[in-house]
Amino acid sequence: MPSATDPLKIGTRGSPLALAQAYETRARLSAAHGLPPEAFEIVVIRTTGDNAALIAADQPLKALGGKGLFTKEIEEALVSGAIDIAVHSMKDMPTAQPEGLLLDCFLPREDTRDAFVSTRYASLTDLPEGAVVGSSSLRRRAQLANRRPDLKLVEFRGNVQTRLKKLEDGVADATFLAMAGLNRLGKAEVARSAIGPDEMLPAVAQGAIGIERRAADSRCADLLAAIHDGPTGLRLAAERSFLATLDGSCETPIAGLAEILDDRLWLRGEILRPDGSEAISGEAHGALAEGAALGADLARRLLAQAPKGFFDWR
Ligand SMILES: NCc1[nH]cc(CCC(=O)O)c1CC(=O)O
Repeated sequence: MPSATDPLKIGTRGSPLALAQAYETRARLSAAHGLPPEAFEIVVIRTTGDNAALIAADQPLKALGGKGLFTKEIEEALVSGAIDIAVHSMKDMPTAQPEGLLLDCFLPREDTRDAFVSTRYASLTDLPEGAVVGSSSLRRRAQLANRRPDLKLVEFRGNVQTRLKKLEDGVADATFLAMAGLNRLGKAEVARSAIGPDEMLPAVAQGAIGIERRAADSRCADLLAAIHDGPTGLRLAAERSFLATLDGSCETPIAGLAEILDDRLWLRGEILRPDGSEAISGEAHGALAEGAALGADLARRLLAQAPKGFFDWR
């Protein structure tokens, strides 16, 4: 068992949201095992994605290195033994982990919806024709362009405070953030309204925290088993299989959400052209334990409907 003199090292990025997620993980671990918080040490790791100079350029993340932008250095620290476990926003995680690492512990999922954020308007439908929306998320941009081709899209990046300041400065009339992030930061009031999945299906794994470890580390396996949330794991299996089969990542115009209904999985998915000119969506139902097959099947079904050239962004 970890102790104050031999603490378990929890690796995380240093952003306010990442830290909140690491503290939540520590609180759950210490409660589940009756250990003092000092038995867990939070180790902040700087990733390429945290490079302020790159991010400030308001470039699409895809241009900055794509997959693994926020995870590479953290996974290296896991492999080297500098940390014992790593806490991640599952939305940002590539669908496959490096050799020797395992991602099979998930905390109970937060709100999966996107939040509509604006100083002037209450909801997406309230936005007048031609309004300016800030977002750097390929998925949100494509969905918005698809639903509301009249809106003007601008790149928008930064933490919650930065984005709110930009709204106040009139850089955009509205933006979108994950409800989960706002809730975890204690900033739920920032959301003017929540956007339901029928209006805009969220990103795969949105609102879920995953904890990664070395596959061979049985001590961590036991410690993490006590805080794993089964239903979240089953839902993510379906969503991430959907994404993996589409060869997507967190920065592709793909949306997916699995829910549990009457003890069965209900998976909805959507793929879009980046400019929003076309969207293909579908759903599938299956047994709780068959998420991986369900996700792959739905992905193949949507791919089969996609005209040639649909995936030019890949
Ligand atoms: N890509 C950034 C990112 N990764 C996870 C979250 C929010 C928390 C979550 O979805 O779990 C966010 C910010 C956002 O989309 O507003």
